[in-house]
Amino acid sequence: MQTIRVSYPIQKSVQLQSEPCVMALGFFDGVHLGHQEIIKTARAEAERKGLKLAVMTFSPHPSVVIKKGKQINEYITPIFEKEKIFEKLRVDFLYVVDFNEEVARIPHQDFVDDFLCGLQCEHAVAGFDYTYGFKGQGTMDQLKVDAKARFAVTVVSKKEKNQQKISSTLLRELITSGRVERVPSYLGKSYKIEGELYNDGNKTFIEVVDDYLLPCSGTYEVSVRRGIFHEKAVCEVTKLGQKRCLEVYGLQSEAVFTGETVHLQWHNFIADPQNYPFHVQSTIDEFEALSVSV
Ligand SMILES: Cc1cc2nc3c(=O)[nH]c(=O)nc-3n(C[C@H](O)[C@H](O)[C@H](O)COP(=O)(O)O)c2cc1C
Ligand SMILES: Nc1ncnc2c1ncn2[C@@H]1O[C@H](COP(=O)(O)OP(=O)(O)O)[C@@H](O)[C@H]1O
Repeated sequence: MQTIRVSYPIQKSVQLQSEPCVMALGFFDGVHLGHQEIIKTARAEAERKGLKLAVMTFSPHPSVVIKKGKQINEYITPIFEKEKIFEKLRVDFLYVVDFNEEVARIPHQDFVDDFLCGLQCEHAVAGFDYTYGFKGQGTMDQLKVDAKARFAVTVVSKKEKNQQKISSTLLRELITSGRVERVPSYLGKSYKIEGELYNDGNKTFIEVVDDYLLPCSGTYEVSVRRGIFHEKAVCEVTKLGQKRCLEVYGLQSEAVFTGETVHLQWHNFIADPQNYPFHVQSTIDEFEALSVSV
């Protein structure tokens, strides 16, 4: 898979590198089960038509630039993590558009002409609620109009679980409120982050790489994979202002090497910072009912 940064106007070199493709559209934070459906659908079309499979995403999240509603600057899957997942899903081209104020002002028709047709999109695939262009005025119905018969459009219908739209918003709420045990039913697996281990001679910590979203303060049952070792452990999350600290207990195997790369999977909430073994929230059903759903 090739990852290609795209700016506006699109660089000539990027246009020359492009190949006729089926293009999946979206931000794709988490690459959850709904997102996977988009990629699977696009993959099937690419195979059927003998085209490359491309994904077009943005960096940073448009909310950071548009400054409307909650700004998303911590991710379930930072861009390097998305790259690994898309690679596994057999994506050929990952286009990462530098989202800035100028891009935010592009009218929907121009976005289609410049970014989709400009990168040889022959078939666009996105979910029912995908929007694009200035003020998000481009919808999936509009995309069919803006395509002007130059490419086909497939709209993927809403994928739900427990009567909820599977969404990165829901996953963010589950993670940041510590309900990590509920994540696999929407993500398809436990929430996982990458970091580096270090030991101050007494305690072992994980320093997270990049801009990961972290669970709220508390103690969690986790598993830690480093090299050939894969073991259960306990992780205590504390946040002091902006500073995030992850202390790990119970690693059995061998000495801990400072700087060693680790993957930490979040399985269960054990206790809050006061050692209280329950969530502050009521039941998860009530909690999920409160979540934003479309
Ligand atoms: C070229 C382009 C311009 C956009 N301009 C705006 C905008 O002016 N206002 C807005 O609210 N969203 C704008 N968006 C954002 C999208 O409509 C959409 O909200 C965004 O991709 C995030 O999707 P999500 O909220 O489903 O994660 C733009 C998107 C694109 C691709
Ligand atoms: N549950 C879902 N069912 C169908 N399509 C979805 C679902 N969630 C997201 N999509 C689609 O996946 C792409 C990426 O969406 P994005 O806005 O990044 O996800 P989310 O809505 O989870 O924040 C878009 O084309 C969107 O319409």
